[in-house]
Amino acid sequence: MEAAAASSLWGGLNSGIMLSLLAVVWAMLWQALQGLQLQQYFGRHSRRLSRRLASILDPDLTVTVAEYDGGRMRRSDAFKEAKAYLERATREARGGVRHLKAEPDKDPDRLLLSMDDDEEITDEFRGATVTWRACTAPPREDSAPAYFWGRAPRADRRFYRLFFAERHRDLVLGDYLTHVRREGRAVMVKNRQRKLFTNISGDGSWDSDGLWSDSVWSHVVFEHPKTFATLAMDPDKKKEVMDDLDAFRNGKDYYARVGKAWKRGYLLYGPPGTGKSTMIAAMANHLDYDVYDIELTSVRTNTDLRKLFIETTSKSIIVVEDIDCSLDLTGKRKKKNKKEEDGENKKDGTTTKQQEEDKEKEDEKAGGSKVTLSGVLNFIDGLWSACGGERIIVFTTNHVEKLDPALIRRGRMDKHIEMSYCCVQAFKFLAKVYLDVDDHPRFDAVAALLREVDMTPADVAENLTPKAPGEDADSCLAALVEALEKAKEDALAKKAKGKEEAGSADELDDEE
Ligand SMILES: Nc1ncnc2c1ncn2[C@@H]1O[C@H](COP(=O)(O)OP(=O)(O)OP(=O)(O)O)[C@@H](O)[C@H]1O
Ligand SMILES: [Mg+2]
Repeated sequence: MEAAAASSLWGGLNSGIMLSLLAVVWAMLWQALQGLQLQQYFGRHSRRLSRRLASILDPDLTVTVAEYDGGRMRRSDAFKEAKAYLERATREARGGVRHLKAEPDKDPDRLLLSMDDDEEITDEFRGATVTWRACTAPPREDSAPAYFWGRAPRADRRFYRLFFAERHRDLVLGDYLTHVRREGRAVMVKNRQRKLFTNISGDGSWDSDGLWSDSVWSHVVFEHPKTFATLAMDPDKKKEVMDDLDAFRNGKDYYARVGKAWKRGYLLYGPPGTGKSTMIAAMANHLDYDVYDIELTSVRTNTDLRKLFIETTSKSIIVVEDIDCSLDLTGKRKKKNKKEEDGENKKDGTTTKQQEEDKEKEDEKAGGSKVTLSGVLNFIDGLWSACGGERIIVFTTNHVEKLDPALIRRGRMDKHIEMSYCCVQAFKFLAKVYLDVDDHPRFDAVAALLREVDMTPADVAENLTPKAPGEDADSCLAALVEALEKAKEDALAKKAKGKEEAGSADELDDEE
């Protein structure tokens, strides 16, 4: 009995040793096969074998939805849609997620919950059960170093992985993924919080997901209260602008049919305080679009300007305020005109390469922006401007006459809107908004003065704003009348002084 047990133990030991020996021999053989074609043959077979083994052990198929596509140029739409879809699924407690991530919500009293990293959520679709997992991975080694001259670290790569059974392959890859994208988009529209972007701190910022993003834009929530309902301007003109905006928003098919990029340029011009910036806020609120406010003097090169454009999203208004002050866009044109006067006959709207290079060199020496007129023209209607669609570009200026005609021609700036001094109608509108009065004995005096003197809506609005607890409509209107009378006196004094100076200049000429 003992002998039998010993022999079986010995046999077991022997077979163990045999197996180990076999493994060592196989490893040696494998080494020996290295460099030979045979290894490829065995490699192929072993890979096929391991795939079969894996499909037995792990029968699920997967789809990965990564956060960034195209070399981190921009965030993938599919990822954003999947994220929105899964946030809703988490909220509705389908799949019972145990570890959640909380972020500030649009509603200040609530938190937006989504599944934490490595968490899973199950979903049902037409009888198929699928599982989503939130995953992160460290940045790729071939991307920029984690810390680069004091810039914040590169964020981990985030992705969602969808697991499903082989038998649901067609359903999941077809209808289910379409369903996720559509539903995700609907959730995004519902939860949309409009943003105001700026390019001033263009070295990246923390994004709405609490992660570092090296986008050229940084943003805050856009919360400007101005709407067309509180913007004082000629009612017909206001209606025309609103109709134009509506036609643009609903014009996707029209733009496709006539073969134009789905974008529209507006030029707002007029003296300071006439409501140009206010109009942009009203436009954004009317259309429910984001606003990208470009500080052109902070853009170093034309390439940077293009990058800014590429990173804007659709349904947005791209604004360049005070375009005449931002850059010397007219400088090259002036040079060219001079040359034309000297007999050079060049095609309108072009500048020579040499002129462009000279200007860039001058600017480089001065350490300023190297954005040129052609860079801005390209930004408005070059090939890149068509990417994405549904964008409005707005330029504002106090001096429309200073702008290069090429910059504001129709097709680039399609609609020119003049914002002017306060007219009687605009005053009555402001009185209703600020003081809630439709009529008042002082209205006639104000109207008569407004016909004689220029005052901006900003100044009228300021006078109509009660500044102390006891002030009412009457005292505010009295203050406005006083301010208008003062403005009239100042204007008359200025005119008289101008005449005096002109007279003495004439006398000097006569003496000469
Ligand atoms: N047409 C208007 N209707 C209602 N409010 C106005 C209007 N115009 C100006 N205001 C008020 O005056 C203030 C200044 O206006 P805004 O900043 O829009 O002027 P602007 O034309 O952009 O001036 P600038 O050329 O100096 O940039 C705003 O806060 C706004 O409340
Ligand atoms: Mg302004």
